[in-house]
Amino acid sequence: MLDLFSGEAPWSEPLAEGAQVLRRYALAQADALLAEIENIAALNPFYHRITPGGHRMSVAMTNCGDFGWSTNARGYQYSREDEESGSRWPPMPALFRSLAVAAAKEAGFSGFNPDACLINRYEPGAKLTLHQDKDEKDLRQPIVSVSLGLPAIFQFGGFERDAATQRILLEHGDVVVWGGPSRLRYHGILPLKAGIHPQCGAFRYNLTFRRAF
Ligand SMILES: O=C(O)CCC(=O)C(=O)O
Ligand SMILES: [Fe+2]
Repeated sequence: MLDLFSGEAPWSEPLAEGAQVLRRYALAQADALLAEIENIAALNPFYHRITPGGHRMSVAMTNCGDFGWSTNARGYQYSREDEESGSRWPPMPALFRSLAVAAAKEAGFSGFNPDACLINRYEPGAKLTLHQDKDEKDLRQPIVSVSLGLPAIFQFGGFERDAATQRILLEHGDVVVWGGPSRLRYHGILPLKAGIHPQCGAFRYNLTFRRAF
């Protein structure tokens, strides 16, 4: 998985028990990941969804895999179909799966078997307020989160929304894995700063892999 000839070799930074940043872990595959995102978005375009509270999310989303995460006036859910297009989510590309499984293993979670990949697209000013990922049935499986494009500040907190947070700059190719005792930690993304990334233009993309069911 690791291509030590593409420049920087990956390294890891612990965040908490069961949580770490794998720096540049996805860098060697970044161009191929972006090409797959483009294919997926051509079938199931990015949408700004509406939260149960009636707010339009600043992050635009699509999905691939057996299940996709979305929100609407009724709540948050995983579904096999994209309610915007009425079609099934595209399959999870083999490259996505192998990267997520290898990153999880690298972080100490062997046997990760994701059935859902949420693809988030951030434009300048877009943010994700502190939240827990808790719509999944099996919380023993970790979260694997891949950052591409413009840098963003990731907040990684505790088990209550108002607990202190660490602030971590995530850059192109970084992967965060959290699970085990950290699986339900609050986390979020601060408003994206404007910029132009050589591969992603004015955007940041994030792939969030989970086992939903
Ligand atoms: O964009 C990120 O890095 C985090 C995304 C996230 O937390 C989520 O989609 O639940
Ligand atoms: Fe999340």
